[in-house]
Amino acid sequence: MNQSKEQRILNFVLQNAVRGDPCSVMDTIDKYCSQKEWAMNVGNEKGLILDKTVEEVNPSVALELGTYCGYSAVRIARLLKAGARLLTVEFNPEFAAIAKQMIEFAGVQDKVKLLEGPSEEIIPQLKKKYEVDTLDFVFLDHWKDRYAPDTILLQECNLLRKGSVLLADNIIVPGAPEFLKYIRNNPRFQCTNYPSHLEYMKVEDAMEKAVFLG
Ligand SMILES: CCNc1ncnc2c1ncn2[C@@H]1O[C@H](/C=C/CNC(=O)c2cc(-c3ccc(F)cc3)cc(O)c2O)[C@@H](O)[C@H]1O
Ligand SMILES: [Mg+2]
Repeated sequence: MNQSKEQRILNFVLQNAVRGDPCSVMDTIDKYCSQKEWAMNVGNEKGLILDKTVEEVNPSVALELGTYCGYSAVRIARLLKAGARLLTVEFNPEFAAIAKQMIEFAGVQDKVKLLEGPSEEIIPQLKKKYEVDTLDFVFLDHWKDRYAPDTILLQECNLLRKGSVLLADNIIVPGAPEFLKYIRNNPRFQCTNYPSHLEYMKVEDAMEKAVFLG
């Protein structure tokens, strides 16, 4: 049975990146996806916005919605302080298996917990089953029509506190219009837009940061 694109990306990393070196894993994925096969990793340009936001927040507990191949999980985890952790949610078993191997190869597995299942089921379990009090940082990069409902669900589950930071990918392409409408008209969020480009392309894209005001 021929391989999936995601399997080809993982194999390229296993054969070309340096084990235990997160930057080498990120660079190798970026090399493959810019030169051989495009894939929906956040990439290096928007990745720098992600880095700066994670460094600014310096989260103890971070959540990612939409692990895919694990590129942004590696990117976020490499910046976490000792004892901090990233919970990343992925409901496609094939992608979850690939991401798990990617995270382990990068050597960040002690900081990352990959939760396999749909976000709408996992989010209500975070407090009791995964011992989360509140989330310091949330990276939204899953189905774009789920950004708004999941942001509402995070609030309903009391997972946000004053100062919690949400960062959403793909505000322009593919776009998340319902999320933008929701978050920018909501007095409980302070929003900032970060213009950038679609990963590996000259197409415009943007990220949106939303700070929960409590
Ligand atoms: C059902 C909602 N809950 C979910 N719970 C857990 N995991 C979920 C969920 N949704 C989606 N996922 C997973 O997240 C990932 C989905 C990401 C969706 N992302 C995109 O569609 C996307 C698409 C593009 C893009 C841009 C331009 C194009 F021409 C074509 C594609 C660029 C991006 O950066 C993207 O993030 C997959 O791994 C999927 O299995
Ligand atoms: Mg994306």
